[in-house]
Amino acid sequence: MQIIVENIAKDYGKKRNAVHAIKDVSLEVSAGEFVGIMGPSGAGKTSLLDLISSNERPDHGRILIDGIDLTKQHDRTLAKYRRNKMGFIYQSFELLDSLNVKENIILPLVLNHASKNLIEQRFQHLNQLLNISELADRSIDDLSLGQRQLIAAARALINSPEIEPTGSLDSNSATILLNYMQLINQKENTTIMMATHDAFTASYCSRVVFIKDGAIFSEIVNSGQREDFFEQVINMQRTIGGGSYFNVPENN
Ligand SMILES: Nc1ncnc2c1ncn2[C@@H]1O[C@H](COP(=O)(O)OP(=O)(O)OP(=O)(O)O)[C@@H](O)[C@H]1O
Repeated sequence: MQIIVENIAKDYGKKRNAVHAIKDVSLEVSAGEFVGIMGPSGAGKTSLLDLISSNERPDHGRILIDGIDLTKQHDRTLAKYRRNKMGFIYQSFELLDSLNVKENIILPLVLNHASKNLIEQRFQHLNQLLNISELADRSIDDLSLGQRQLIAAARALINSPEIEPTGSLDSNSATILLNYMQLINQKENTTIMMATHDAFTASYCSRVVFIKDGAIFSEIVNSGQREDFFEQVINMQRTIGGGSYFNVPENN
């Protein structure tokens, strides 16, 4: 999936109280890239991902996904697009206790009325990729935290979609999950965009885009040495500074 963001802007609230969450952002993400979005608290990371995932509509600009202009689509088309093309990993994982592991993983396909054959095929593929077949019949309650993250990742990936993990993970589980994400990114050519505050997490990305005050500040590309890239990310975080932790509307 190729993502082209052209001059998008997004305000929240009205007039004097408006927050200019995204001011003017243009960005290109090629199919198969693993892009980290970093920046101080309130910089606009979540807003940017909300716009790309079509949870929000931009006030200006265009977002092209594989050449299709999201801003021109109806809500119903966007909902379908989100279900089919996007995967999300949230901090709480949102796994359903009433379903077992396999049922949780295949849920997006079941909701989409996919055929039994397709469901089985995708499920077996993920089993192989993530090495989770022995967990299939287990109940969610019996899983460790790391295993829950893995299952949440598998569910997010069952459509072979894009991933947006949000929230912080404990470092051990994060490492496991990041390794899987990197593996899937490389093996499946899945496009991944991930917002994070954490330089270690970001060091798994192929590129990190830094945003500040709703605009792109800079970006760095991973040359392949994760330790070096980690240092570069830390340095850029220092350069960009802590930013505003409190939201003061402009033009007040
Ligand atoms: N629904 C909303 N209504 C009003 N303001 C909002 C809304 N969503 C985000 N904002 C504001 O837009 C700005 C950007 O927020 P956003 O959540 O995108 O930042 P972020 O970089 O993800 O921050 P953090 O790292 O703290 O999660 C902030 O000033 C935030 O308060």
